[in-house]
Amino acid sequence: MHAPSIRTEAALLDTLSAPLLRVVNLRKSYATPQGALPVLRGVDLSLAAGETLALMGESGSGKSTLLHLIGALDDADGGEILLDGINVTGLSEHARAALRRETIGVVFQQFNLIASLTVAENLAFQARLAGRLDPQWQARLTHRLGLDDLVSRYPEQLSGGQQQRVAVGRALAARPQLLLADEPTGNLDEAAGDAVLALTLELVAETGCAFLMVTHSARLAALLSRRERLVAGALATS
Ligand SMILES: Nc1ncnc2c1ncn2[C@@H]1O[C@H](COP(=O)(O)OP(=O)(O)OP(=O)(O)O)[C@@H](O)[C@H]1O
Repeated sequence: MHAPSIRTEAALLDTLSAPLLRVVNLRKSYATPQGALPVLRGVDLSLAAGETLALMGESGSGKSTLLHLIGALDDADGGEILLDGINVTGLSEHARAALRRETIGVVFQQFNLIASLTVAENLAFQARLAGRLDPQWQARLTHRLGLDDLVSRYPEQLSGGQQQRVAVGRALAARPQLLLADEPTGNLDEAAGDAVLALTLELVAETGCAFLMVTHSARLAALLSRRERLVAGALATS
């Protein structure tokens, strides 16, 4: 057997120290009746596994747009998004769907649970799609999220806070490398929102995934390890 060359070792070390997510000079405009509206004008961002980042900025500054691009839910006009070494911007729709299933978890402000499925079925949904159904992990998540007595209920029979805890569990049941959340507490009162975020941060730390959360709340942003602000289409550390 040959000893690995210095070049190979260097490449390996590079991979090991590379951030999970790297966004380079990302650009996005929307077509409007008044002409192109440039929203992202060259966004650069790195996020390591285990890091938690709050994305802030004024209403309309492009936070959801950036989150959707990183989540492979929309196309950029230019720049790159590298997720675990894969260039998301260059992927086919088929490959992007696989990435959304297997690598990324998303939690939305509106919960987005499947109304016809029970809590237990909602929790299993994404993990099943990702081919990572793990009954032990799901049971642990159910317990940690305080959902043990609610597994047979349907979403409409839950409070907002309970629904969002199911949404967090559904995303984490698939063991994503990156969890994205777009104002996950925006529809909840302060106590319910704080409880959801505290549980999310505990479980994110336990799984070691990276977490990127859009929020308007400086108070909630302070609970995460880093904060960035979108200003005039680019990021400024705040
Ligand atoms: N599909 C679209 N077509 C045209 N313009 C859009 C579209 N989606 C978003 N925009 C515009 O792009 C800008 C950024 O929107 P985005 O939703 O990303 O902002 P945001 O920072 O998340 O705002 P908020 O904090 O209010 O949720 C806004 O001016 C918005 O009106």
